[in-house]
Amino acid sequence: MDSHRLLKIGLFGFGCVGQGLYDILSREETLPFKVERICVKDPKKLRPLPAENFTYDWQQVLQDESLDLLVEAISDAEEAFAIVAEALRQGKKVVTANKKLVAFHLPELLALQEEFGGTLLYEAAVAGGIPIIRTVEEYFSNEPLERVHGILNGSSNYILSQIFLLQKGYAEALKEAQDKGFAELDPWLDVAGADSRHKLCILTAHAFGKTIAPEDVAFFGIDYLNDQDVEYAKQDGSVIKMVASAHLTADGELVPVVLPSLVDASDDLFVVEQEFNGVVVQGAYSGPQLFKGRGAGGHPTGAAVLSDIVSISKGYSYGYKKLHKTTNAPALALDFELEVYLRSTEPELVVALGLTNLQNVQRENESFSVLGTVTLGNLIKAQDEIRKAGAYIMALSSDFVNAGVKKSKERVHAS
Ligand SMILES: NC(=O)C1=CN([C@@H]2O[C@H](COP(=O)(O)OP(=O)(O)OC[C@H]3O[C@@H](n4cnc5c(N)ncnc54)[C@H](OP(=O)(O)O)[C@@H]3O)[C@@H](O)[C@H]2O)C=CC1
Ligand SMILES: N[C@@H](CC=O)C(=O)O
Repeated sequence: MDSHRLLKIGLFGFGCVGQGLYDILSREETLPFKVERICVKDPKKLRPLPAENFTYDWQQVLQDESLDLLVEAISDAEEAFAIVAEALRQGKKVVTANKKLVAFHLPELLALQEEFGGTLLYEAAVAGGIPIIRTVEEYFSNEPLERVHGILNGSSNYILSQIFLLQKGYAEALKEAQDKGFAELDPWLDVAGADSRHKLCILTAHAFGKTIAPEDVAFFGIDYLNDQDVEYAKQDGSVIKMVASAHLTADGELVPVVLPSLVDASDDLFVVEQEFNGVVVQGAYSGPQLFKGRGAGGHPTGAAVLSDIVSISKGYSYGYKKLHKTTNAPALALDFELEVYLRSTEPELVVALGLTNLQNVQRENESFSVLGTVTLGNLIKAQDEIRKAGAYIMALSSDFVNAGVKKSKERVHAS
């Protein structure tokens, strides 16, 4: 691309992220980028820009040869895949913020880039404004990583902060996260842990060189959290954080999981509040490092997209350095053990989870809570049953790596 010319951007989506990017570009007048065309869905929606800026047919944008690069920021992951795949088939440069799209289609997206010579960057798709993909891909390209874990969803972290810091109710806090533009169009993705799972899959590809299908990652969220669980955490001197974690065992097997966890003041993630995300990258030689920043919102996410726009316009593409070094898909460490708290009304879940080292915590009307040890394999198998039962499960600490070999701490409630 000619470095002295104003580069023309075709933008898909003009919601929280699209408008965040547009606003940044409008304020930063010296930047050599201009949003030339915007594709949205609803012709009846009131827009902050004149109607001639918009089109409702994404093919029109893809056919516009005057555009230098494309930014995809729509809320529909399947439609987004259709757009991005077609753009890559045309050899175009594309930036996306859509983690579900990347998590579910990474191998196809890689193949399309290789075959047709286009480029796809997606820094904004993981941890919003934190530059974590490029950090893992570039800075840590040669150092083996032992673990990558953290808080990867801004909405659920915002909700948990409102509950623990301000004693607000779950529904009120979720509504605020939606009003502030942090939540997905379908907020179940945020609160159930699915969005964190998608981000974890992307991180795993860059951190360990392992592509993993989202279906293989057990995920649990805070959608069934209640006052009893919050009280249990408080009595423990902890808060609850939604933790997404992937590490390789000594046998080279992968432990990927998304699980709300008790987190006390000694934990790196304790200080990550509101819509902030925190990612701990643990290098074999450098040790753990916490990267903290805003994980959601128009400006932080728009800033990550902008960084990709600048990089892609200069010819940068991900080298997938670790991915290219590895050929095998990783086996999951199905026997790996985690220590958990389970609250439910269904005693069968204890059997379905194969919980061992059981300790009763509390009984209240129909509901009971227990502590126990569960294998990753059983967590994966029982996850639909747990969701169907409206049960709540969380890890006793965010230190999943050592969870299986540690003995449960004496818990204040344990009887
Ligand atoms: N919000 C955030 O903080 C973050 C969001 N993301 C990701 O960025 C993407 C956009 O999120 P966000 O801006 O919050 O979403 P919004 O719901 O705020 O906006 C979505 C935009 O997509 C448009 N759209 C939806 N479907 C289509 C379609 N089929 N064709 C054309 N346009 C369409 C909508 O059009 P219309 O205006 O007509 O309704 C709207 O402009 C998502 O993938 C999200 O996961 C990533 C990081 C952070
Ligand atoms: N809904 C997401 C937005 C950013 O990815 C979140 O809350 O983290």
